[in-house]
Amino acid sequence: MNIEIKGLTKNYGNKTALDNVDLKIDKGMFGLLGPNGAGKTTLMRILTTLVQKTEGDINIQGIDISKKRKIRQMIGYLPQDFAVYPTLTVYEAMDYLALLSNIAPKSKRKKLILDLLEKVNLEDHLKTKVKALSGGMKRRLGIAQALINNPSLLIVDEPTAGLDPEERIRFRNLLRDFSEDRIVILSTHIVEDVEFTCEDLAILKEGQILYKGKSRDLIKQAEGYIWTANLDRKRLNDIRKNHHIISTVSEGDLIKTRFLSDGTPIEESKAVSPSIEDAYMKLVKGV
Ligand SMILES: Nc1ncnc2c1ncn2[C@@H]1O[C@H](COP(=O)(O)OP(=O)(O)OP(=O)(O)O)[C@@H](O)[C@H]1O
Repeated sequence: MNIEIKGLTKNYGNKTALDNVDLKIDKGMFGLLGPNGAGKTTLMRILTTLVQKTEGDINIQGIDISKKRKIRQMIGYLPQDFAVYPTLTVYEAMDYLALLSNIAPKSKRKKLILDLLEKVNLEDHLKTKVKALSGGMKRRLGIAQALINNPSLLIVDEPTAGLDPEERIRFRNLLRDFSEDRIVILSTHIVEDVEFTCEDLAILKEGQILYKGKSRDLIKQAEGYIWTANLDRKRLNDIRKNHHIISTVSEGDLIKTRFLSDGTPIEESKAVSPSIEDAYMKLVKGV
């Protein structure tokens, strides 16, 4: 399974949402990171054939994206704003969606649905109304519906937004399990989601690819740029003028400050090993 994207451009009127994007994606989990408005959702929607590209070539498993019917059979999609039939039960909603996917007879649907709901840990909620599910459970139901066609490509857009930490970890593990024998594209602006799940990633900003490759190589690029110092408030405000602050934590009267610097930080600062979040900030802030 692979995806090849060459020279992909998407214009909405005179707004360029994607600008000459080249990308190759292989089996496993692939992270697509970028700040708001970077073009992530546009790229996802083009891959699902819901949005037309302006220019460029896209092949999924050697099949051109213009072959919409074939492409759709290969794809499962969990959109950012996933919502289904709130008054149906979990089972009824899945049954209806399976019916729309032409899965028959009823006994075949039942087996498939029970199997999928077990995979996403919703087997104890068959009779729960969709509107009564927690945010995390709704996302898991979203994944179950996206898997109805047994897709070889699963696309999930901002799946962990609004989830509590426990649900977030659980959801990430679920995606990782699915990626063993398919491509899972995880689009997010939460760097942590990618840190623990995706070996390969791309970073988009204003429609252009800023980075593509292994997350460990991205981290290497930030070595020597990440510094910490314990500062009082005045000193912190001084630093803020010339450096990008990554995080601050109060420690007694001082503030432990983590910041980006291209080599000339203040005396009391100490270089530290970068995390993927640091490396992402360095790239996006252009330090
Ligand atoms: N239908 C549309 N018409 C006009 N402009 C659009 C449309 N959809 C997206 N855009 C613009 O294209 C750019 C990319 O948007 P997109 O939603 O793909 O970004 P994103 O990375 O998914 O952002 P977010 O993280 O906020 O969802 C933005 O500037 C957005 O305003």
